[in-house]
Amino acid sequence: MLLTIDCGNTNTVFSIWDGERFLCTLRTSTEHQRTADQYYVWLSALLAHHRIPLDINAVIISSTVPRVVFNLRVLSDRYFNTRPLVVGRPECLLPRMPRVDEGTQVGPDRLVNSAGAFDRYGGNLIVVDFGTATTFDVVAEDGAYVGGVIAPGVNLSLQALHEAAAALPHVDVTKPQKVIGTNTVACMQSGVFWGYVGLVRGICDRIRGEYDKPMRIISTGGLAPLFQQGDTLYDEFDEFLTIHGLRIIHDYNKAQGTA
Ligand SMILES: Nc1ncnc2c1ncn2[C@@H]1O[C@H](COP(=O)(O)OP(=O)(O)O)[C@@H](O)[C@H]1O
Ligand SMILES: CC(C)(COP(=O)(O)O)[C@@H](O)C(=O)NCCC(=O)O
Ligand SMILES: [K+]
Repeated sequence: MLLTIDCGNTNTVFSIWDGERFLCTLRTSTEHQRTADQYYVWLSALLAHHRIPLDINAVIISSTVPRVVFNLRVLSDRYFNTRPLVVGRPECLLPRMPRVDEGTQVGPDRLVNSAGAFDRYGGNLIVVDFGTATTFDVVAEDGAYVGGVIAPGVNLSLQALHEAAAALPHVDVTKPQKVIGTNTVACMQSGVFWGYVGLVRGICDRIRGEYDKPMRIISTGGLAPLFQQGDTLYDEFDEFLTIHGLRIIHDYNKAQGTA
């Protein structure tokens, strides 16, 4: 079975692919201090709970946090006796190479999202991923990542307001009843919710204006459906886009003899 690991700046998602489907998806916070042994204890307990055998013979990792890769490599070597594929490393091939400025280290999550989205939806896409940062990835007709946009994430924006202004509390994002807030929390929620609806719509419109063909918009990330309630922002929401992309890249490397 294949273990896919998608490590973001906030959370790390482990999924198990049995050759036909993903059997489970497990989430833990991203902490670079966590050791291979700690990962293994956590993973084996949860797999036992889900009655999934631990016979992993392949591992693929995408990490936006370079420091965590070391311990995930040790996990893979020590407990599964396999060398992991690490997206973004030269030995991990991509179905399409990104076309960006020389020397740019594209976030591996964006390369993975592009590969997953191209496989599912074809080319000429905007992929919007609501993570720690909100990223917009442009996927060309041939499936290559050709650039995009990085915006501050939703929770990061709320946290920044709280940290920078003494009188502003910590609040969670939600769709407010009205635009005009009549208390502090409602005002903050309105600013972030409607501000974000405008941000997503505005950026997608401008990308479409710069791109020479019609594009579809695919969204992913737990917060994506919330913003669709404010306006029709995307054509599809795909919760499993990143793990699908990891599997596609793994299969590609297997076919090429590099995995
Ligand atoms: N379904 C959800 N509802 C509310 N908040 C969510 C949901 N999913 C993720 N988040 C929050 O969104 C932020 C980004 O999470 P995540 O997508 O895991 O980021 P990353 O991939 O960068 O680690 C985090 O603060 C997380 O707690
Ligand atoms: C933009 C990101 C921080 C998003 O990461 P995430 O929100 O998934 O943790 C990540 O893709 C990254 O570190 N990118 C490197 C720069 C780039 O993609 O051009
Ligand atoms: K992510």
